[in-house]
Amino acid sequence: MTAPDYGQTFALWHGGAQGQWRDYTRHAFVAGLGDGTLPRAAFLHYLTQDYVFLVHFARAWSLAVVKSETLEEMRTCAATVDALVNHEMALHIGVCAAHGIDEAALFQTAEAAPNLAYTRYVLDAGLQGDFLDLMAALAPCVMGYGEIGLHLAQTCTPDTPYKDWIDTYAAPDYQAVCKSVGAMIDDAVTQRIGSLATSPRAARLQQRFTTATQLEVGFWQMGLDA
Ligand SMILES: Cc1ncc(C[n+]2csc(CCO)c2C)c(N)n1
Repeated sequence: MTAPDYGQTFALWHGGAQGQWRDYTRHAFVAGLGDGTLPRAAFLHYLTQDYVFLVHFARAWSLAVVKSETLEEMRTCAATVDALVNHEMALHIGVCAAHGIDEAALFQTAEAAPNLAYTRYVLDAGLQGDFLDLMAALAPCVMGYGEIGLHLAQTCTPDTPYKDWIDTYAAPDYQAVCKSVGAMIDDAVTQRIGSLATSPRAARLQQRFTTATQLEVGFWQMGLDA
């Protein structure tokens, strides 16, 4: 499976987690979004859980501001926090409101265990480690949805009810986010450890990326099991 071009570091991490990456980006939940067979109840369950996921993800990107070592890193991470809390969640709020779930109810959603596991794993990667540990745990989320969006836009049934969701992640705007986060990670690697391929930290960073990818698989599965 060839990865979209989201930078050198992503290409290495992607290559080091191929089986898990395929399970994530080609999950049955994803196939159901593409061919329109995903039950609406499963999508709504996913979306309400995902709203809470984004709350904690915004906390993780805020931690990335704290762990930044350059103003450029701070700008990218702070912009991601803004995009998450002021824009990305609008899709969730809009779709859920149309089904009678208001924002106060969304915020109160009890987290399912796979959701809790994923976000707290990412936060802990950042608390225990440095900026690179945190980025390795954040990258599957950002880049995986970029790859899924591109793949589904090419293969989906034209009348799938999930076209808005697909278009959000296939859109040039979102693809540009994946590329700019990928470029920031490449620069962060160069500044901190030189070359990833020869660094003693490579194995641990790969483990962070692969574990976060597995947690993404668990998140889709939680949606299907609803
Ligand atoms: C489980 C789960 N994984 C990934 C995303 C996608 N996503 C989460 S935050 C963000 C913006 C940049 O960090 C994007 C695209 C999601 N919504 N839910």
